[in-house]
Amino acid sequence: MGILTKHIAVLPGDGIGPEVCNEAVKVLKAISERFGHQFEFNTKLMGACAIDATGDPLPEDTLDACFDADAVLMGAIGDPKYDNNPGAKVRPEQGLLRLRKSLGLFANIRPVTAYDALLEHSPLKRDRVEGADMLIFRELTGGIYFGEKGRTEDSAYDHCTYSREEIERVAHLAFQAASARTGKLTLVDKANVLETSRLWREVVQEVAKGYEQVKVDYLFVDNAAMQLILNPKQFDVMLTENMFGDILSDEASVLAGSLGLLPSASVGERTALFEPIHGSYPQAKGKGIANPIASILSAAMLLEHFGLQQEASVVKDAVQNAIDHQILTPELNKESSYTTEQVGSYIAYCVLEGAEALPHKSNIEVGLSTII
Ligand SMILES: NC(=O)C1=CN([C@@H]2O[C@H](COP(=O)(O)OP(=O)(O)OC[C@H]3O[C@@H](n4cnc5c(N)ncnc54)[C@H](O)[C@@H]3O)[C@@H](O)[C@H]2O)C=CC1
Ligand SMILES: CC(C)CC(=O)C(=O)O
Ligand SMILES: [Mg+2]
Repeated sequence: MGILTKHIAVLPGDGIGPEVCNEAVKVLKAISERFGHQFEFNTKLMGACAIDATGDPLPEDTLDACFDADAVLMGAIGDPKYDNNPGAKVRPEQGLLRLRKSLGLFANIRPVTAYDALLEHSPLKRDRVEGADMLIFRELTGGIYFGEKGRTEDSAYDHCTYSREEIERVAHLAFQAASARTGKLTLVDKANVLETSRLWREVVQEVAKGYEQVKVDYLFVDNAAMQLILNPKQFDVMLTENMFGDILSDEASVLAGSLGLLPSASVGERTALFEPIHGSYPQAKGKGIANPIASILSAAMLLEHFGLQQEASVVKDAVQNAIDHQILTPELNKESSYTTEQVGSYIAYCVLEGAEALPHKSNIEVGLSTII
């Protein structure tokens, strides 16, 4: 792959979103410095900050910038002033859902890796978790989050609907991923109760006929939630609908060590979007304690999307180096922790110099204070 010029729309959002997004941009700048690519960043408002500025959580100007970009890098959105006000007519989350729908981002891919160096502090038993590595395919533009909603004084409803086509398109992507991995796919649903889940099973059984090399398992979501903690190594590719995938992936982050470690890629019909799976963690805003790794690994997924496999590997190696040397935010290392900015700088320095440059203490200190 030669030198590339790419336009990236950046939506930092609310809470810790801008802090973690900043570190991901820092790492992308280190990649462009080392490999010569031109990344042009176009930063726009989305979420509560956009409501404050314009009244709209997804202003037209932001959506246009996303349509025009080669990729979108997002932080996180959400603010307690809306979470604690059930009657609010406009909400930050509406902006995110509208963005996903407008870009046709029907597949959200969330890789989960148990990091060996973090298992010492894990609340889970080492022998259960060691080596766990899975890919969650969450359907992202259908289901209960997008169905008709309604409210009377004393009742409320959220409709869950899925079409055959919505299931088929995400299922094909999940089966392709399973074919390229260990050849195992688990469909998670609630087909004993939900009509939508029965349609999911029917469609997935049909799609499976085209992928004879893939072994398919079916699990009810309540059981899957338990199996994820009890026996996570049984999973390779997990395919599921929108809300189940949202919930199970937060749960799966315990296998990795923190919600601040899990990245995601959302792909579909138009520009792809890359964001950590976590939210705006408002309690941490401005404290420098948010883990930027989920955001940085989302940037690595963005590089893969551009076909820059080597560059993505350099970022992942740099993250691995930070984890191995315990250059971590406080939720992962209470005794001796680093700030969001230091972790990002260290990883950016590893990207620039090569991960192997850093094991010596003096280099670590230079890395922690590198500003790109
Ligand atoms: N994609 C998005 O922008 C999302 C937005 N949200 C919004 O975020 C706001 C807060 O929601 P919560 O339920 O509190 O979820 P959250 O994901 O923001 O935080 C939950 C907990 O996870 C941990 N955590 C999250 N990110 C972390 C990081 N980078 N480093 C270290 N620890 C981290 C913290 O312990 C935190 O209390 C809400 O307004 C919600 O709607 C929630 C999820 C996704
Ligand atoms: C607004 C929510 C649907 C966001 C969320 O929790 C997620 O995408 O993980
Ligand atoms: Mg979520």
